[in-house]
Amino acid sequence: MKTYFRLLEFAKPITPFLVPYFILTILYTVFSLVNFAMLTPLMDVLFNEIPEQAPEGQLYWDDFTLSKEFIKGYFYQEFARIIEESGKMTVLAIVCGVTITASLFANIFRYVSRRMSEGLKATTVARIRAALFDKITSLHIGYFTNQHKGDLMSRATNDVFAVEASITQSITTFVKEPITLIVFFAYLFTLSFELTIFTFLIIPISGGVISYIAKKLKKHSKNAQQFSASLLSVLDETLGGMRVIKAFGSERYVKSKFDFENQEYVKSFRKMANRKELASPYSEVMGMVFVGIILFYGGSLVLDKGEEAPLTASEFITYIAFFTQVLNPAKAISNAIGNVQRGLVAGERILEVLDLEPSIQDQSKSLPLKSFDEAITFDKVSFAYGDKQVLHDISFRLEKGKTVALVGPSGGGKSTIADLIPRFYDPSGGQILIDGKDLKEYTIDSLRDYMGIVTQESILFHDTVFNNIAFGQPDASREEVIQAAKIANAHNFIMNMEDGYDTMIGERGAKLSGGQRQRLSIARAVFKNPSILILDEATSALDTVSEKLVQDAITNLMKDRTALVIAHRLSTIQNADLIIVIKEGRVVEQGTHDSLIAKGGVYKTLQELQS
Ligand SMILES: Nc1ncnc2c1ncn2[C@@H]1O[C@H](COP(=O)(O)OP(=O)(O)OP(=O)(O)O)[C@@H](O)[C@H]1O
Repeated sequence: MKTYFRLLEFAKPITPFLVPYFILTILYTVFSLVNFAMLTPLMDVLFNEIPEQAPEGQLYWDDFTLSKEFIKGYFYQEFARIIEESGKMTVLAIVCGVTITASLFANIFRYVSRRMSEGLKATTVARIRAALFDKITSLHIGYFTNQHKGDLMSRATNDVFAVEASITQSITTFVKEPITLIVFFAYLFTLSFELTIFTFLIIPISGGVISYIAKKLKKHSKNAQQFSASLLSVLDETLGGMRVIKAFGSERYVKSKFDFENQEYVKSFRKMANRKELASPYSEVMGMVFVGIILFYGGSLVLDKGEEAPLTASEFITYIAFFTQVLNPAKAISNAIGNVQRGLVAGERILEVLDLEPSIQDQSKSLPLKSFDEAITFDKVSFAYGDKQVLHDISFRLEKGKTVALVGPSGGGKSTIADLIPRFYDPSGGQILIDGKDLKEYTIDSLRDYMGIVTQESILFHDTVFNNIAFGQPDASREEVIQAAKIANAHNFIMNMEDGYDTMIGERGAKLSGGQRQRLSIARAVFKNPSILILDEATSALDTVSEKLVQDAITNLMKDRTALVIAHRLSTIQNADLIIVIKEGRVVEQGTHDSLIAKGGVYKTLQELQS
């Protein structure tokens, strides 16, 4: 229930919707009622049950309030009068005319109320999606493992659809159908009290059984949704790694992985569907059983007592016609209860994401970083990914305006060190200080404002060249963007593209060469003009010309900045002010190129290996 109400919060403000919706539903119900209410007089007219002479006197206001006899008395009085004046055909025509008009109005009100409810559904779901997107972008980087990515995608798509089809749908069902039920039942009571008491049995019994089935369904639907997340994970991985998959001829391998998940999904889905599909025939049969009982009981009321019968034949037929209509809202309510159960599973999965606390966030006393004047210092920093300790006791100092290079064997922890500076992760031990104060004392946004990051893999977005450089600042000036592209050696190739700076670069920059992608990433960093630069050198080999262009771009970028460079080719960092050799998560040597060569340790060995 808590989940349901939390999801309903997204439908707020709901009152401006509910009041008109309520009124429209009542109007719709009353007008549809008129159709059926006309059945008895229609049949009586056709089968000559109306007295030829109009009854004397007034309407029976005193004896009957709005009861069956009153309505009947009123109609019959009127009909008798009209028959007397203009004949039976006129009454028939009036009954038909009223039926058509009532149906027209009923449908107009229904249409308007449907429009309203669809609008509410759409905005509610849009709000849920927006909240999810906000939350996802606020989570810390460590959260986005491949497993989580597929899972998040599934939650933001499948689960949101499931909530749309159930929870938001239920809001309108739970308002509309009870009204219909109440109005219809009130009318049924005026037709026959005894019979109506009977019908009351149907709703709780069949409703109870259906909700029992729905509860069982809930368990299976959780499984199905999990498998759908795994499917998306495999798909995402495959799309991202298509080049490798093809190059290694591993199509069959990934296909078998996908087939396995796919089959698991089918199994789980079928289990779920089998139960779900059982609900509808079950309620149908239950409904018909009760209609049968009512037919029998009502029929006996008509047949047994002859003249004294509490029901006339035409009333009984009206009753049955009406009763089949009552089943619809009753069925809709029990279906909605079942759907809500299913939607709640999806809703819980959505709320789980919304409830995630980003593990890296500002503290209440965090202040904006106003300037960077001296140095960034690592003081006995350690770090673990979960249980896996990857950094131990790292200490070094990155002076303002200087370049520190991290080198060392793969997997040593260089990228992890770099990730700690913009607080993608926080150290598990020790401290990182900026101008002598812990990074955590500053707001994350202000800290990152001072930093520019160029990653190994150039991350580009499906947008124009301009927007990729002026990332997040669409109103940036064209001159500044061009200036940045020039510094990054990217201007010339951009100008050769079909629409220059307005060229769409394709998903993840697929239309560009590796070197071009890198230079665009560099141009983005130049444009941001950060004081502190974190540069993870690309490992992918470029041809000599391209390499030179990229290297020059990097040299331009680093000019007058404080830089932490993760170097894979030692030739590029010989002039660094400080070279730190990282091995197995520890600092094993540090110094300048010359001093480290002279020392003849790990750095020298690496150097020899590379040359
Ligand atoms: N998200 C992660 N979860 C768990 N372990 C991780 C994660 N990222 C990296 N590691 C592990 O942490 C260790 C250090 O990785 P890191 O990427 O920092 O090394 P690196 O020196 O930058 O390597 P390379 O030169 O190959 O880029 C490795 O053993 C790696 O397997």
